[in-house]
Amino acid sequence: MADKRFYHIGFGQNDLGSSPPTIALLSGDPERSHLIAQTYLQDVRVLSENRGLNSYVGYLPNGRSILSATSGMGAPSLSIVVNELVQVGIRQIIRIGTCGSIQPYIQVGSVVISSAALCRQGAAYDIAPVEYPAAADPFLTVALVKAARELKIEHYIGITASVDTFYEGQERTDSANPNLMRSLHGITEEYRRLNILNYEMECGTLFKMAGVYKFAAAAICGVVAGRTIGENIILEQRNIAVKNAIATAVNAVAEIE
Ligand SMILES: O=P(O)(O)O[C@H]1O[C@H](CO)[C@@H](O)[C@H]1O
Ligand SMILES: O=c1cc[nH]c(=O)[nH]1
Repeated sequence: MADKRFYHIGFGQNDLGSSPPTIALLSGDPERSHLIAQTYLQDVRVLSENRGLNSYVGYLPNGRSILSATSGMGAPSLSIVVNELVQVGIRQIIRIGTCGSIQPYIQVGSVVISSAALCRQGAAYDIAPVEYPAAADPFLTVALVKAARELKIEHYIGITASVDTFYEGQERTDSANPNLMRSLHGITEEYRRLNILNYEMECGTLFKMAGVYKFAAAAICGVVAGRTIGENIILEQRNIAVKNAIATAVNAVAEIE
């Protein structure tokens, strides 16, 4: 089993070295996983770049071994990666993502730490009943909040809407689809009134998987779109939002047991 190399992530337990990591920082974007490894980890080794699911292992200055891995976009891809990461021994996962804010007071460039998710995701139906809670691990979440406070990064804590599509599911009309279904018209305003903070596409399924598989999961997303203003990604502030999310997560894992 230990010498098994997993088909999608492209590595196995034996590739993780003599002090294998039990914690993973999981990014949607392979460039982000690379940036984390390059900027924050020492003695980094590339584990795999299979299918763009890039994974790196390295050490924090305090000697803690960390995996920086890639989920790809959306819950189906994330579910495959997370299943295989758990099989190689990962027990704590922090998603470092990007998101669109749906509350007027949450500015682009800040970060959202998800306490739970409204999970409108098809992949999650294969894992648990629809009513199954999608809740973040409280200890990892508090560690993220503490780190954001210490770094003085503008942060918000609350419920995230995790959906399967970037365009239709997030009520974007500036897209190739000329027909946004009636059921989706007004959904963002409804979520806003339900005190949901943001849209993204993975953490609902991640949190349900954590409950079922018995690992700990949390999520922090840099805000790259302000959906009370428009539909577009604000490129000028995207890098700062991502940097803020990464710095918070790395500082949090340095303090986690
Ligand atoms: O930046 P990542 O982590 O990919 O997260 C967000 O960005 C993608 C859409 O642009 C989706 O995966 C969404 O959840
Ligand atoms: O608006 C956004 C921005 C990033 N990711 C999303 O899923 N939505």
